[in-house]
Amino acid sequence: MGNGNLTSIIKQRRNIKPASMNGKRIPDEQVRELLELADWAPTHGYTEPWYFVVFSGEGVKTFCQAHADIYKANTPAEKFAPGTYEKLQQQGDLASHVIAICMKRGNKPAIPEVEEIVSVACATQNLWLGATEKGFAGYWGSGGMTFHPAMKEYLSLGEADKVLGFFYLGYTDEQIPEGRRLKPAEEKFKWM
Ligand SMILES: Cc1cc2nc3c(=O)[nH]c(=O)nc-3n(C[C@H](O)[C@H](O)[C@H](O)COP(=O)(O)O)c2cc1C
Repeated sequence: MGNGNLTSIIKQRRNIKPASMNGKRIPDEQVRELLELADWAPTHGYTEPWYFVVFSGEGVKTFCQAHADIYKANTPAEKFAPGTYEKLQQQGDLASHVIAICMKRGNKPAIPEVEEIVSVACATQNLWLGATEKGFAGYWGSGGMTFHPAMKEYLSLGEADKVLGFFYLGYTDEQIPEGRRLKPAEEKFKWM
């Protein structure tokens, strides 16, 4: 890890669960460098629809507590699972930063929503590849209350905006798992 060859960085990038992180903190400055890479994503019409809310330091705990509380407040009592509450509350315990991946709809309604969403996905991939280059562990999670309107409200997003997931960032001491792809190439790439 850490050598700057784009092909190997793309292939080495893995989803590393926050439970596999080791609690060490990444300096905010290095996270800013990742955000700068995110900012170079392609975008239709210069809408630059990515909006990343960065939780750092004590902010990580604050976010995870809020995530758990949003779950509790929006789950009927008969469906509420204490285990899920605790999992959300503790999800960032070993992470360094949590970044809410959001799409902010700009003032160009002619650009279809799907284009704004894929643009944010490109920005997130930029960030993730940059993290891989720096030897950080990254995790894109869309579980918990990601898609609930209450999460949008917590992040002060508008109705047309979207939360696309949470990116957990940290260091790991564990071996990076081998990548695997399940579908054969011919199902995914068609040459004409
Ligand atoms: C939009 C999106 C949402 C994801 N949400 C989750 C998730 O909720 N939980 C999870 O374990 N992984 C999630 N992932 C990560 C994928 O599981 C992971 O990328 C996939 O297993 C392939 O592994 P790799 O990225 O290490 O190659 C998500 C990825 C994307 C792009």
